[in-house]
Amino acid sequence: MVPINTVRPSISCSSSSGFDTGPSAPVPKVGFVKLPRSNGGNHARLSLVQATEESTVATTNGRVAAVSGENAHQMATNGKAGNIVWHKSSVDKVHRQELLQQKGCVIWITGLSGSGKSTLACALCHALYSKGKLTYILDGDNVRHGLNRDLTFKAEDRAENIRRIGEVAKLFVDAGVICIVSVISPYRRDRDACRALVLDGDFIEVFMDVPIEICEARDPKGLYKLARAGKIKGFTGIDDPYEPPLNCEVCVLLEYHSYKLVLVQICI
Ligand SMILES: Nc1ncnc2c1ncn2[C@@H]1O[C@H](COP(=O)(O)OS(=O)(=O)O)[C@@H](OP(=O)(O)O)[C@H]1O
Ligand SMILES: Nc1ncnc2c1ncn2[C@@H]1O[C@H](COP(=O)(O)OP(=O)(O)O)[C@@H](O)[C@H]1O
Repeated sequence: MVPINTVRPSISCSSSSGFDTGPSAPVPKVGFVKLPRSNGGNHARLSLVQATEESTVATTNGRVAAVSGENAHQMATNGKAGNIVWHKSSVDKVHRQELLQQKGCVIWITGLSGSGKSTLACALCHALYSKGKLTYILDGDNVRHGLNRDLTFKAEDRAENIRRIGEVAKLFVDAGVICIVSVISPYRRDRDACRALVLDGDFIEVFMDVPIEICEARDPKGLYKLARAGKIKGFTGIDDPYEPPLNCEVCVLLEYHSYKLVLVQICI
């Protein structure tokens, strides 16, 4: 069982078996997220939106400092770019969350290929949508069609894949959106780096704790078969590592019971 950090938002789920992702299939009910009130809470009113005198700030490694005409020399170097200044808007995250009546957060679903990440992401998205909550899914396969189409499955490219997805997820959180990420994200260090990009409590890590034998038996894309035949090199779980979370918020544990796959445990 995975120890759970209690400061995190709670997620409740109901069990379901016999998932089917076909277009006409009913969306399985997997639950909903109870979103804690934002720090601004009811005090945040759109009427408070006004131009701020300090309209620009410089930032280095996430630390923010005010910049005015006199101290504009405090421009920062961030990554490879020099002379950059953060531009602050008078409409911020608190206002956007107030507008949307929800709290932005990241629900990061990690697990082997075929473990059910995309299925859970879609079901969660549907459940939240029906409750009037705005979500957006960043799915590994999909993001690799566009933003990350230049990346392979080498270790350093996987790390870059996750870094970029983490940064995009951070933008969604700032927009007040519930960002559901479904990516293998095999390395603990990369997932933890994404967690560190957002505030404590805004990152909910969900581990699809499904044995590789089950994932391989499912093999909906035939990739395990190709990997076993040596036609795909460096396939996660076969000849590339997967590091399970040590302290995730949610662990989805599935097992076979009487020849039926059932959700036996969600540890929160
Ligand atoms: N070598 C190798 N290893 C693992 N997976 C592979 C590989 N090659 C292609 N695929 C397909 O790519 C999907 C995983 O992409 P991700 O961006 O989630 O991977 S990662 O987080 O960068 O490891 C993954 O999708 P899911 O099955 O939905 O997980 C696979 O379909
Ligand atoms: N809880 C579940 N029980 C049984 N089959 C599932 C479950 N979740 C997903 N599946 C099936 O397993 C396969 C892989 O699911 P998918 O969501 O694509 O996994 P991933 O995104 O992790 O690769 C699909 O055929 C899907 O219908």
